[in-house]
Amino acid sequence: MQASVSSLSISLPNSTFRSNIRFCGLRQQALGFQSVSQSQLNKSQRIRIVGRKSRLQKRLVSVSASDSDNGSPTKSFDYDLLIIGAGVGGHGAALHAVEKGLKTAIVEGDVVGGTCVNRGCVPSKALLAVSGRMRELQDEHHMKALGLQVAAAGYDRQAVADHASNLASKIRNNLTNSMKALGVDILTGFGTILGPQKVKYGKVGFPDNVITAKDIIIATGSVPFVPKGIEVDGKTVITSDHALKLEVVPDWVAIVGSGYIGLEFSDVYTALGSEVTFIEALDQLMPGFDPEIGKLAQRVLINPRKIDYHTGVFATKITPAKDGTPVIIELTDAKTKEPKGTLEVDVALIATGRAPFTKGLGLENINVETQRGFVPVDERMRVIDANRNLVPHLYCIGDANGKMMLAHAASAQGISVVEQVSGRDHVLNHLSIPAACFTHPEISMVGLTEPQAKEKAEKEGFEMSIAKTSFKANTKALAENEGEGLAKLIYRPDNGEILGVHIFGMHAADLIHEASNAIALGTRIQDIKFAVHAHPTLSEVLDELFKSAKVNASVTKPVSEPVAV
Ligand SMILES: Cc1cc2nc3c(=O)[nH]c(=O)nc-3n(C[C@H](O)[C@H](O)[C@H](O)COP(=O)(O)OP(=O)(O)OC[C@H]3O[C@@H](n4cnc5c(N)ncnc54)[C@H](O)[C@@H]3O)c2cc1C
Ligand SMILES: NC(=O)c1ccc[n+]([C@@H]2O[C@H](COP(=O)([O-])OP(=O)(O)OC[C@H]3O[C@@H](n4cnc5c(N)ncnc54)[C@H](O)[C@@H]3O)[C@@H](O)[C@H]2O)c1
Repeated sequence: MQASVSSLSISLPNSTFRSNIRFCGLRQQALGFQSVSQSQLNKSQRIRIVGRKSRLQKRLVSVSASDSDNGSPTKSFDYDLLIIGAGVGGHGAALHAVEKGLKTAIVEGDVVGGTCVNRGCVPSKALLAVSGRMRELQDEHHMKALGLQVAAAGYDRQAVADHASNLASKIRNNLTNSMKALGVDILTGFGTILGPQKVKYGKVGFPDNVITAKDIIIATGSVPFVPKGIEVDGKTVITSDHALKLEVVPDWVAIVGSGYIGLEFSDVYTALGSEVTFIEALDQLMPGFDPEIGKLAQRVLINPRKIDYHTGVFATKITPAKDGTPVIIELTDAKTKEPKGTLEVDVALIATGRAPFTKGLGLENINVETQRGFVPVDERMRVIDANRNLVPHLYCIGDANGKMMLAHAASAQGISVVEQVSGRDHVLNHLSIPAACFTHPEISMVGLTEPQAKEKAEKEGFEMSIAKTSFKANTKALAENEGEGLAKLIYRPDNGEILGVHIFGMHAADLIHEASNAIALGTRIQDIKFAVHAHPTLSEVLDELFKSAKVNASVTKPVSEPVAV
């Protein structure tokens, strides 16, 4: 059976089961306290001061569907490859392993799909699809400019919540079916490493199963990180796990952390009518982005919306709402550690990063010490033990190694490991992995930010240049009345190497792939600038960007022979 597998998309050429699955591409009950007077106060009145199977047990394997042969295991092992964790990383590795003819099993302690499908990319992008439309329908000025008249836009909170949960179930079923169809054994239970090439798995109340595999991949992912002092009750002090259920659209929500999760939820909440207050520990909002793009994003995504913010402060204590009192947030200056006042809000969303899920994995049985919970790995995702030696036949991919906490990065790392265990050396270039924040408009990036590129240029002694193009000069963007946007190219003028590309604007998340593929394939600007783009399309923003770069190197790729059309 043939299966074409790309990082996060699969096509099964089986006439009875054809599935083309894309995973990333990516909820009002009144709160009790809202009936009390606090909820009737306006925002300014409520800020007080601010500042893991034995051979005998093979029959017991929970799912071992087989309309496809999943290889024969290497002599003396139950499996060639055992993956612990069936998130997108584990799933990507499993599909590629089957394509490589490896007898593969995947152990999952909860539900297939992991964070991305159940509590991450998928439901959040469903909510963002709604917020994007709401935003557009509510933008009278934009509608008028297109000559459209629209009556007041409204939404049904439960129907929006259902859209997100239905999408998650659909993608979860697709993922499960794709593995079953290829004959991957899905073993249900929590996996623990017992020793080299040996894992036990089981459910509470049932005897453990022990299985052996030639190679093992840890793909156990992450969970929300909640700083000390913050009490999460799941109703008024919540993490993204809760927020994605959209059980409430609060009047006023404080979002702690202005990274990806914070920003995306600010887009959802403000489109649905909430007021947002960001609490960010660093001196600027969106500190992870290229500073210039961050500034532009602030001008478009923050300033004109019902959003205010406190930067340079930690939320050091958060107490959930109770008996009529609101959520109380104590702020502390990040530098002086002096108290900076208190905020009283309806809901606090904690978006302060993710913690690796490596507890109970049995790493101590193989002399591996985690670093802040993350599994230490080298550039080939090989696990490093406490004595700085590589643990043979053990790899860790995805959020659990903390290299790049993105779904497609987890999957790409899984594919890279499978290439290695099936005999081909492979090192993934993380600088070619794109990232995107699905706000309206979107932000996307690949490679280095300007400060990072500057630092590298100084260290390695090369010149660095920048080219920019505006969406305002793009016909398609203007036709859509979406001219607000910028694309920025950071490059080496001496050899045309692309160091980084950052895009803010309509469909930025789709546009970034021309740049990320160019970096991955080592394509230089002097070559890519001759590639032809359809007109009028948003992709011409990148065409213009590459054409505007001043490169002092000649074309490196041979011009192809003329072909009669
Ligand atoms: C709100 C939100 C939105 C996001 N949006 C995006 C996005 O748009 N794009 C993007 O690229 N990324 C996004 N991410 C990040 C993305 O979800 C993660 O990077 C990705 O899910 C990591 O995949 P993984 O396979 O490493 O881990 P996970 O998806 O976390 O999967 C790990 C799996 O392992 C299982 N497991 C753990 N321990 C064991 C054990 N001992 N035995 C058996 N099973 C175990 C878990 O139950 C889980 O199913 C988002 C995250 C969040 C929280
Ligand atoms: N579109 C996407 O690809 C997408 C969407 C959502 C999440 N994700 C992934 O999920 C991961 C987690 O996202 P995230 O937004 O939670 O983390 P993040 O690391 O992107 O941002 C966390 C922010 O919280 C701030 N912070 C930390 N502790 C704080 C405190 N006590 N008080 C105030 N501010 C504090 C940090 O300075 C930082 O700006 C990210 O690594 C991201 O890659 C990706």
